[in-house]
Order: sequence, then C-alpha cells, then structure tokens
Amino acid sequence: MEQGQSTETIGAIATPLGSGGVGIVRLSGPKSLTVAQRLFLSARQTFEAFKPYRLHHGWVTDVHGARLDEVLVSFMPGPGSYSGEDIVEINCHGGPAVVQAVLEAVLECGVRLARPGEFTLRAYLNGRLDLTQAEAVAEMINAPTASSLRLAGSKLAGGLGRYIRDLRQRLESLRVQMCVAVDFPEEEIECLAPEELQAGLEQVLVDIEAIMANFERDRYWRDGALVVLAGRVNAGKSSLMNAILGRERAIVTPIAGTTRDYLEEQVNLSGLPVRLVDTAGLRETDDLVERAGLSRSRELLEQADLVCVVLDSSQALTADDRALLQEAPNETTLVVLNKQDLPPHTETQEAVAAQGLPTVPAVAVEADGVDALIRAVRQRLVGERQEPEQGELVPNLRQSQGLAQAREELRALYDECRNGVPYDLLSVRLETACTILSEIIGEMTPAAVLEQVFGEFCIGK
Ligand SMILES: Nc1nc2c(c(=O)[nH]1)N(C=O)[C@@H](CNc1ccc(C(=O)N[C@@H](CCC(=O)O)C(=O)O)cc1)CN2
Ligand SMILES: Nc1nc2c(ncn2[C@@H]2O[C@H](COP(=O)(O)OP(=O)(O)OP(=O)(O)O)[C@@H](O)[C@H]2O)c(=O)[nH]1
Ligand SMILES: [Mg+2]
Repeated sequence: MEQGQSTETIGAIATPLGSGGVGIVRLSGPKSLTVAQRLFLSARQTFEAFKPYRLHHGWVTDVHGARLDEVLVSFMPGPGSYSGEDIVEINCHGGPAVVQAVLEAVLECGVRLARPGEFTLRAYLNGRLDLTQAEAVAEMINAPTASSLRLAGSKLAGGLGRYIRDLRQRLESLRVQMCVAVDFPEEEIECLAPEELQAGLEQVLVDIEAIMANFERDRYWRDGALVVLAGRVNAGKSSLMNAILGRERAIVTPIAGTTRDYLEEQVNLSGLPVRLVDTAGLRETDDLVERAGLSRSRELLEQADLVCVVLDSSQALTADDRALLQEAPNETTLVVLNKQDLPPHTETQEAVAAQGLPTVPAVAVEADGVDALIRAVRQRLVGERQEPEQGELVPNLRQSQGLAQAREELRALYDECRNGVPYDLLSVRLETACTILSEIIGEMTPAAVLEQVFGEFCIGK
C-alpha cells in the first residue's frame, strides 16, 4: 500500500451502476484538472477556467473531441478536498453506458482506474480522516437502517477517534509520571506511587470496558442480525417469511419439501436491521438437490444470531422436530408454534413447554401473530434496548479487537504493578498499550491492516 503523496491520478465511477438521475465519474490526483480541461467543452463562450466549487455546464468529449454527454463538472482543489488532492467530478446522465464511456475517455488520458476505497485511502493518507473515520465512510454507505446510519455518522464526525486518542493521552501522561524516562533522571519531579498508577489504569480500563460494551450491545443495530427460520417440512416457514416481509416472496404449497434452497431477505424490524433466511424443511431425503439445500440450511443455523424453530402445533412432534429442539441453544432460539387456527396437539404443546424455550404462537397464513413474533425476535436479540442514540460510539470488530488487546495489556500491567514489578518493565507494557491504541486510529497501522480495511470498500469511494 502506498504511503504519502501519490503521484498517480485515479478515476472511477462514483455512483451505483444502473439507471439513475445522475451518474458521477470522479478523478483524484495531480492530473485531474488537465484531464478535465482536455475533455470538457464549455457551453459558455466566456469560459476560461474551472472555478473551484462551482458547477460548469458543457459537454464531455472523448479524446478525439467527439461529444459523449451533456454534463456538469466541478473542480475541488487539494489539499482542501475530500481526498486532499485535486478532485474533478463529472456529473453525467445516470446510465451505465454513459458513465462507462466517460470513464473510458478519462482512462485514455493517463488516469488509472481507482482501486476499492482508494479515494478514501488517499483522504486517510493525506491526514483528512483518521482510520476510524475512513471505516465510518464504509459503514455509512452500507448502513441498512436509520439507526446504523446515525452510529456511522458519529464515527465519521470523529467521535471514536477522539475517545481513543484521549485514552492514549492519559496512558502517556501516566508513563511520563512514572519517571523512568532517561531524559530527566536528575530532575526533582514527584513520581507516581504504585497506588496512583493503579488508580489511573483502573480509570482507563473502565472507559475501555464501557465502549467495548457498546460493541457487544449495539452490534446488531449496526451490522444487523442473522435470523434463520428452521423446522421440518410443511411447518409454515415460508408462510412466516412472507408474513414478516409483507409480500409473497417465498413459494408456499401444501407439498412437503417446497423450499429446497434457502432464501434471504433484508428486513427492517422497527429499526433493527435483520437478514431473514427461510430454509429447506428438515427431513430425510434421497433427493440430491434437497440434500444440498439442507446442508446449506445447517450451515446457516450455525451462523445464526437467532434461530426461529417453526413447529406445526396441530401435529405430533416428529423426530426432526425433537432433534432440532434438543440441539437448540437456549440463548439463540425462539420457538414459533404455528397453525394455531387448527386444533392443537396437546402432546406437542407439553413437549415444547418442557423444553423451557421461549415460544410465540402464530397463524402464518393469516399473518396473525406476526407483530408478536417481531416483538419476540427483537426481545431475543436486543432485549428492552431501544435504538442507539445519536452520538453513541460503537466500535466495529477490528476496533473492538484492538481495544481488547489494549485491555489485556493494561490488566497484566496492573497485576504486575501490584506484584512490585519495577517501573522500567511496566513502562514497556504501557508503551505497547499506547501503540495498540494508535493502530486503532490509524497512526502506525501496519500496511496489511490498511489493505484489509480499504479492500472492503466499493470502487469509487
Ligand atoms: N458530489 C459529491 N458528493 C458527496 C461527496 C463527494 O465527494 N462528491 N462526498 C464524499 O464522500 C460526501 C461529502 N463529503 C465531502 C467532504 C469534504 C469535501 C471538501 O471538499 N471539503 C473541503 C472544502 C469544504 C468547503 O469549502 O466547505 C475542506 O474540508 O477543506 C467535499 C465532500 C458526500 N457527498
Ligand atoms: N392452517 C394453517 N396452515 C398453514 C399455516 N401456515 C402454513 N400453512 C400451510 O402449510 C403448508 C406449508 O406451508 P409452507 O409455508 O410452505 O411450509 P414450509 O415450512 O415452508 O415447508 P417446506 O418449504 O416444505 O419446508 C401450506 O399449505 C400452508 O398454506 C397456518 O398457520 N395455518
Ligand atoms: Mg418453505
């Protein structure tokens, strides 16, 4: 991964590939302005130069001067631009062929196609964003709901970076006060007593714990949860899927084994983003397709944040039902007693009650009980917790793992301090903890980590 001022000019389509009102081709780097001058024909006779932060109306041409599209072009000079470099944006008509043609013209002018996330990578390398803000850009683009968008917004505003920088500063100041620095051996400064060092560490640990708790508690609000509908054939899983979605997404028939591959849809359960999956019904089968579908279902069951075990409450439990209930981990299971419109099978009700798993009744075909089911799903995933507030700081997985590392280092340090380990050894640990925190915000972050972070972006961002 390159460091420092880049010399290559990069270009990409910044809008989704499809038909839309407007499509944007974006350039960043030293050649942006000359490329724009070469490919732009102004609609005004008096046009002289691309005044920054203005829209210039005209045509974009290919390298031979043939008009490609009527456009609006803007120029944002570095270092005060999104990437910190000269940026040009060509606003074309939003059709895939139009933007592709404009991109090709740009690439013929010695511009290189941008890699995923490269505009934002440059913004980061040029000090316009710290790493947590760069990650927030991706979180914002991928945010499935209003609340995940708010969380990304706080991070993009720099809240998490500031929080972590403050933790690091406090550790650094403790380190100075340990007076092991060889710089001032003679100076008469009051050195920190072990108890004071421990107290300082404790406070930092409390604040690390607090923000890590947000990761655990709010991760479903940010990333969404995987909810899998499982159960034997004909229990009503697909009917339930349709009822929750409010449309006929899955095929429903009285034939056992209707769903053979899994179906996945994104739903917003009153603000909670959920990937909802309908699976192939469990049963012994010789059908190759169905068996392949079943093995996919099992994989999904293992990944699920919540499994809704759908039972036909009017029928006796089958061996498959029992096996599923038996294997179901208590924390991640919700039993749906479907077909409540039919006469209940008392043994089934009793057997389920004996398992002690939370249950909800439903009549999937009439979409009855769906509201209660949605409430129960939310309850299982996030309890009584409401949507996170504006300004709440929720680390992502990478950030949370960094915080966990720093916490381990500080805990070890704390214990060593209590056991009378000398300050010069403790000081080394403290430095390690500071380095870990620096990596989270993107100071001294290894190239491999950067590659991973930016590799997950889309092209044009
Ligand atoms: N057309 C377009 N829309 C976009 C973006 C973009 O790059 N292009 N953005 C990109 O993701 C977001 C906006 N983010 C931006 C952040 C900083 C600057 C910028 O030029 N900042 C300068 C000057 C600000 C000013 O004069 O007000 C600066 O901060 O110094 C531009 C966009 C969302 N919408
Ligand atoms: N009476 C009644 N019938 C239901 C209910 N829910 C589903 N059914 C019926 O049960 C049959 C099977 O429903 P599906 O939703 O296809 O069941 P499934 O669990 O997806 O079945 P497979 O895809 O085969 O695993 C259909 O004929 C539905 O109309 C219900 O609440 N009450
Ligand atoms: Mg089905």
